[in-house]
Amino acid sequence: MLLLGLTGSIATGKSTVSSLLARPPYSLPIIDADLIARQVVEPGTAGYNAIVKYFLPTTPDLLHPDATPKGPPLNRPALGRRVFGSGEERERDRKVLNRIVHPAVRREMYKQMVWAYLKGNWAVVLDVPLLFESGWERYCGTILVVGVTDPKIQMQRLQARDAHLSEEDARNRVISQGDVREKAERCLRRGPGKGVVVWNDGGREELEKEIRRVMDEVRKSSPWWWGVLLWVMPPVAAAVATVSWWRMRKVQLQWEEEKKREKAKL
Ligand SMILES: CC(C)(COP(=O)(O)OP(=O)(O)OC[C@H]1O[C@@H](n2cnc3c(N)ncnc32)[C@H](O)[C@@H]1O)[C@@H](O)C(=O)NCCC(=O)NCCS
Ligand SMILES: Nc1ncnc2c1ncn2[C@@H]1O[C@H](COP(=O)(O)OP(=O)(O)OP(=O)(O)O)[C@@H](O)[C@H]1O
Repeated sequence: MLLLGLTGSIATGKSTVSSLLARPPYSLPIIDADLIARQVVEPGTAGYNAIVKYFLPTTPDLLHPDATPKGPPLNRPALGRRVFGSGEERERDRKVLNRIVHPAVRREMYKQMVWAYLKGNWAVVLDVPLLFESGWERYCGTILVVGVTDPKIQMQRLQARDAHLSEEDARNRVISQGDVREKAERCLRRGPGKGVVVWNDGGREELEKEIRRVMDEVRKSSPWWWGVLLWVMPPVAAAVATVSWWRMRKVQLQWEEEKKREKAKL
């Protein structure tokens, strides 16, 4: 089974693309890291308790005024204001939040991947906004980056969708996720069929056409008979996954080394 990583930056169109991939002719199962990240911090969970313990003393509006039977839910925009944007304090708080949320998200994702494999899917989409930052890149046979070349379009779409965000909130969120053009470049380094980029500056019809194009490319490097072979022979699937992991890890380390050298030159 192919692990198809789907990533991009905020409001570039990942969810729009994942809903297209979930429908025919693709009909792929979607593992949505953002959705899981919400579930693992619902009132009563260990994640919720850890967040309240660390953030409540310094964030008076951390909890929603309307309580559920298990307690008041998190006020997500308030927590977002603590962790998104640049500056030492925000970066430190973001790390703390990530350390609470990410391990719980990872456990749930493993469970859903095994389930998708047992059901005989040829591929599963891992919708992970922070795919490169979290190290999940090396587990994915193919990565699909959804980008927009014009950051103005990104800001407009974000504010149109999330009307509660001020311009500053929206800008901080865009900044927190890094430049999507760099993610696209990094993705293409993986080679044909292993890294594909969908540019989503145009309308929805253009997006659908782009998806057809990149999925044809992915299908060429992972034909149907290959999926069947891996499903009926789990040891072969494990060996192939290990080789792919090792190759993609090499690409990842090379990229990180290059970036370090570039930074050192400045
Ligand atoms: C800070 C929180 C509560 C804000 O919630 P809110 O509902 O207002 O925003 P939402 O979750 O929709 O996120 C908005 C955008 O920011 C991105 N984002 C979320 N967390 C982070 C992060 N730690 N660093 C950078 N970008 C992030 C999301 O992927 C999304 O594209 C929430 O984003 C959160 O719990 N983040 C930490 C968990 C995480 O890393 N999730 C990403 C997938 S695992
Ligand atoms: N090609 C398009 N034309 C017009 N609007 C679009 C297009 N693609 C996406 N949108 C709209 O832009 C907004 C952001 O798209 P979407 O929610 O898919 O992005 P996302 O990358 O999943 O965002 P996030 O990172 O915040 O979860 C949505 O309101 C969506 O309907």
